[in-house]
Order: sequence, then structure tokens, then C-alpha cells
Amino acid sequence: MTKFSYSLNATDGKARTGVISTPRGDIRTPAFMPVGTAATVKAMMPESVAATGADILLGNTYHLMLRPTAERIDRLGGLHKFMNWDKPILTDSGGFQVMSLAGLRKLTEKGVTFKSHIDGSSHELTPERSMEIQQLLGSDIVMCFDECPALPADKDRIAESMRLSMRWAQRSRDAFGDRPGHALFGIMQGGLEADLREESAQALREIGFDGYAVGGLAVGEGQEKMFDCLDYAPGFLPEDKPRYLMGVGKPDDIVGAVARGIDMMDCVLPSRSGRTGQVFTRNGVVNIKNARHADDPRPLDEACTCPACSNYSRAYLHHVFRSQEMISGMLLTWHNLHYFQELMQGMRDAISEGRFAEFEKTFHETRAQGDI
Ligand SMILES: CNc1nc2cc3c(=O)[nH]c(N)nc3c(CC[C@H]3O[C@@H](OC)[C@H](OC)[C@@H]3OC)c2[nH]1
Ligand SMILES: [Zn+2]
Repeated sequence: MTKFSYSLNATDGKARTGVISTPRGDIRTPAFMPVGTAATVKAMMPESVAATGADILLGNTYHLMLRPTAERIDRLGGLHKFMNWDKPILTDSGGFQVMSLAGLRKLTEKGVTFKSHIDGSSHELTPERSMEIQQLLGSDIVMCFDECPALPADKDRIAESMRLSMRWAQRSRDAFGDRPGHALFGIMQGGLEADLREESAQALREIGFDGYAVGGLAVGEGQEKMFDCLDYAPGFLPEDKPRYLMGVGKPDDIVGAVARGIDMMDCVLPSRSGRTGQVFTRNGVVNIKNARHADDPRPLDEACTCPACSNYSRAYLHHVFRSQEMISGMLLTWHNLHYFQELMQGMRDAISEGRFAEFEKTFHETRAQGDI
């Protein structure tokens, strides 16, 4: 049985490329992980998600515990079988969504009680329950149950929240037990405070995890403050384990995070934008609903090989978006996920060949500012 392992194959400055091996397949890093919150990457068949080059996708404890429940997914053979995805799945622990989606929340040392945003029913999430849910789902990479404080917040609040998350990390580790082939990732907190980030990293290293996430970012602090934090935070984490930046991001966020030593990222942006008509290309962003595309026979991106760019004009994509046809979300989501995966492949190649600085320079030069 393949264990869970990470091999670092090349570095270029702080940028790294490697492979995470799991019993369900390898994950090439740096990796972008599409978000499949409710057991589906919206508007995509699983085989299409695989065709874009994704090695792993995300599921979510909060959504799946409410509907259809983790116990039902377990009875039906686990999340991989349920959603017809046999490659690795990473699941978030639920704490972040409780704070951003649920109603009537009560936070104590034990965990969080809350009312479902779907039907108002009462629920409780603790480190132990989160581990149980993620095990019932059959997740390959499990995230610790943590608290992600909204920014801006004063330093005392950030410190108190981080220390609670570290106590919850220990309880998550204890509840996870010994599960060969499955990984548990710790989540570093500490806001934008370097001393608290270092304290959090030290606490996680003492507990010991298969990978480490930089949490508590992409919560409204803005790119500049996020990059300032990423200039030091990844360096507090073990070099021989994957580093996962949660919830990031736009293409230029992703390139900047990889340049600062991040190996894994996730974001709803490519899929959510696919449904709202925002299209990411190497030359910049296309807002397909704009009238200027109504008669344009060209593809979104001449150089892109995805089904949308290979077979359809901007004029067609403009028409089906305006008409709110389902094929619009399907084609634009496919293109966006294809583009994000091409960006990751470009960075993996550039790091392997020692030309990441040049890649980053070209990336910024070819992207026009504003809509194209
Ligand atoms: C957008 N900015 C952003 N900053 C975040 C910070 C944290 C954090 O500190 N701790 C935890 N536990 N989760 C975080 C998350 C949620 C990611 C999940 O959110 C879901 O996407 C909506 C997806 O669930 C399939 C994903 O799963 C890992 C963040 N998202
Ligand atoms: Zn395309």
C-alpha cells in the first residue's frame, strides 16, 4: 500500500516543485485544487475536471455534514464512489464555513454549535466530530479543525484565536489516530503577526503533521498584506512537507504565492467566475457579457486548447451567457480550470528548469491591465 509521502524535486529561489504520493494517485506540485464543495465541481463532469489536469479536488465537511450527511455518504461507499472521482480528495474541516455561512453560532473551548443555513437545524462541530466526518467521507487529506478569525482584528484576539486553534490541532491529531495512506494537515494561524505565526508554526511542528497549511489569509487583507505575510510564514514550516495556502486565489496571487514557497492552493474563483462570465486568459480577463464580444468570431484565447477555445467563438459564448444557457457555465468553467492548470504546469516546468524568475516576468508582461 503506497503510504502518503512528499518528495521535493527542485527549487528555484523559494519556489519548489515536487510530488505528493498517495494511494489514490500522485499530486504534482505546485498544485491548484478545484473546489467541489457539495460533491461536485459545479458545471463540470468529474472526467472533465481530470481532463483539465487536476490531480486532486476538494470537498467540504460543513456542506456535506448538512446535506446529504457524512453517514449517508459512508453507507454509499464514501465520497470518491459517490461523486465518481477516484483520484485524491482533500476536505476542509468545516470551521471556516461555519463562521462564514451558518447562523446562530456559539464558540466554546469544546467546539462550535450552529444552525444549518439550509434548514435551521442545530449542529455541533468539534475537532473530534470533524475528524469523524472526514473519515466517513474517505478523505485522503484531512484538515485540522481550526478557527479562522476575520481580519482586521486586534492582536489579542488573533493570539487568543490562534492558541485555541493550536489546542484544537492537538485534539484533531489525537482523534485522527494512525491511518496509513491518509494524511492530516495542520493549519497555521496568527493573522498578519509574525511572532504569532512563528508561535503557531512551532506548536504545529511539535504535534507533527503530514503537511502544513497557511490559514487565516485571503480573508480581506488584500494581496500586498498577504504577500508580506507569505514573505516569512512558509519559512517557519518544515521544508520536507507540503505547504498549502488556503483559499487562494487570482492567477497573480497564485504566481506570487508559489514564488514565496507555497506548494498547494485552492480557490472557487475559476469555477465561480465561469458562472458569472469572467474568463481568465494569459492575456488578461475577458468579461464575456460585454457587448463588444457580440460579433467577435475569435476564440477567448487563440493559444488555448480547451473545448471552449477550440470550438466556439466569443460571439457564441457571449450569446449563451446572455441567454443564461447551461452550456455557458460549462464551457467557461472548463476554460478557467484548464487555464489555471496550464499556469501550474508552466510553473512546475519553469522551477524544474531554473527559470522561474523569467516565467514570473513574462506572466506579468503578457497580461494587459483591465478587460480584453
Ligand atoms: C477564500 N479565502 C479563504 N481563506 C481561508 C482560510 C481558511 C482557514 O484558515 N482554515 C480553514 N479550515 N479553511 C480556510 C478557508 C476555506 C477553504 C475551503 O473553502 C471552500 O471554498 C469555498 C473549500 O471547501 C471545499 C475550501 O476547502 C479547503 C479559507 N478560504
Ligand atoms: Zn480555453
